Amino acid sequence: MRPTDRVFVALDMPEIEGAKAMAAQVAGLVGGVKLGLEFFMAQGPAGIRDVIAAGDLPLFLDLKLHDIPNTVAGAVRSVAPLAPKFLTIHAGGGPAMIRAAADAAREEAERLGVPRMRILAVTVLTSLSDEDLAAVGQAVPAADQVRRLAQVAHANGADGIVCSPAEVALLRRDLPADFTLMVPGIRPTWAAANDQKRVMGPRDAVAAGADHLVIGRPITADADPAAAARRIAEELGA
Ligand SMILES: O=C(O)c1cc(=O)[nH]c(=O)n1[C@@H]1O[C@H](COP(=O)(O)O)[C@@H](O)[C@H]1O
Repeated sequence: MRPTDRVFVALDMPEIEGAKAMAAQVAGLVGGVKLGLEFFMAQGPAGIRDVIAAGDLPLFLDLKLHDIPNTVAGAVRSVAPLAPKFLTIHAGGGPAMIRAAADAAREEAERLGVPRMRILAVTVLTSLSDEDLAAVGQAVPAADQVRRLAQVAHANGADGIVCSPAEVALLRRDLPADFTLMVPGIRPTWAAANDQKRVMGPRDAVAAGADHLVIGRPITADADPAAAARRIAEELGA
């Protein structure tokens, strides 16, 4: 994989023109775009199609689905025509929900004749600390909870997980090489942490075993997003 292919830029914004302009600025410097809840709630599937058609970059659709298995399977079928490369669900939805998402992704891709989306299970959000976990009744270190959820995700047909860079090295030892580790919470030394708590620089995250890096504000909030994306690509060895 080329260093630039590792990076998915998070287009966390509500407007189509803004998302398209940002995608155009970083094209060639990143491997794909991530469109998530902020954009999807405002623009829906039609907006997603619009951005993708304009930029021709692989799509990571980050909807973090979390519901009963039947409902999640239906949601997966509903977004299958968008043919995202990756789609997120929450690992905390449990074994049957993860299995339902993976089965729906496979079956619907076959039915529609489109490439199968890869299901990524979000483990413990990178904005949560051990204290935050304790506050919601999960009084175990974040790394232990991530490891547990990663095993559940793998055992039930997910193609990979989303985790913080802090857990990557540990997980890489347990999981097969083709199980995708998608890693947000990436902060170059020159960028602000914002609301992220379990963070690491891009080069260190890849060295630890991350397959892909999700990077939003260090690129999109920079006065010169293309320069920021180029700087990150260079840090990754491009
Ligand atoms: O699923 C995700 O992508 C995700 C999971 C997670 O645990 N933490 C996390 O930050 N993300 C997403 O990754 C992106 C990070 O953006 P920045 O903090 O601006 O780099 C956001 O779009 C988040 O929604």
